[in-house]
Amino acid sequence: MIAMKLALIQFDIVFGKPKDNYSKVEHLIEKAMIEQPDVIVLPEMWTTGYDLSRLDAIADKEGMETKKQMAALAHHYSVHIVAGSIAQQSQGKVYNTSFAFNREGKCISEYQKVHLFRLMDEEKFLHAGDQKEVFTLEAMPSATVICYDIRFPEWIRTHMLAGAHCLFVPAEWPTPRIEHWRTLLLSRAIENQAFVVACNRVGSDPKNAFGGHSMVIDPWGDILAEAGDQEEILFATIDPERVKEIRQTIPIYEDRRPDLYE
Ligand SMILES: O=C(O)CCC(=O)C(=O)O
Repeated sequence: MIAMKLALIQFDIVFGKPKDNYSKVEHLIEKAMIEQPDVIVLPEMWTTGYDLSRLDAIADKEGMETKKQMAALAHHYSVHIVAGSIAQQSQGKVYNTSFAFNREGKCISEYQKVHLFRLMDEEKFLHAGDQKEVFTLEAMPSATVICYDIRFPEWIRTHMLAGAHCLFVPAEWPTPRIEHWRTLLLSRAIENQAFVVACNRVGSDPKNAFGGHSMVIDPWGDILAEAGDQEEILFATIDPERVKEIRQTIPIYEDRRPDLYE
């Protein structure tokens, strides 16, 4: 498998204004493409931010608008896009949904956030998903979980046991707990011997300030790239072979004792 160049677009989301965010993201992807990445990664709920009480009006119906824009950009630039997540209206419910697109613009993954974050009232406005998905990006088996999901190592492990080597994490993680974010991401990379590619937003909304520090971590736990707390496009190149190397060095998947804890 050949190396893959990633571009994580860490930006400030315009509160409750999908149109503004679609144009902002289109412009930022155009900017990122100057460096010719293989994969673009976006943050959580990037079309609306946490304007939860207005989701009935502004959530994307069946994700149609987002899928249309992302598919067109992926195809136009011949780039994979892990399109963060958006508020998706489906059959009278709203989910926090992540889509991924391949270079042909085909949607290859759909994941709905499983753990809803009560501290930010998610459970009052959103429905939780209950499915995991492993998809192939170039030749790299990958999975996406969203923000608060990283506090649940048992959930992440199920993706690894299903074959994932790379975990994408779109987020809107607030500044006061940014050290939790960093530590949890490092732990998920080390304990699963997987790449962790985590894209957070910056800026603020009426209730929270968001801390950035998007990160790319390798399966040994080395930080390959880390952003600051301002808007930034973070680039990193990963070598998918590194996963096999680390998993052979310390064979945790062979040494597990599921007879004791599953
Ligand atoms: O777990 C945390 O501290 C932050 C989670 C969060 O902001 C979210 O899931 O949207």
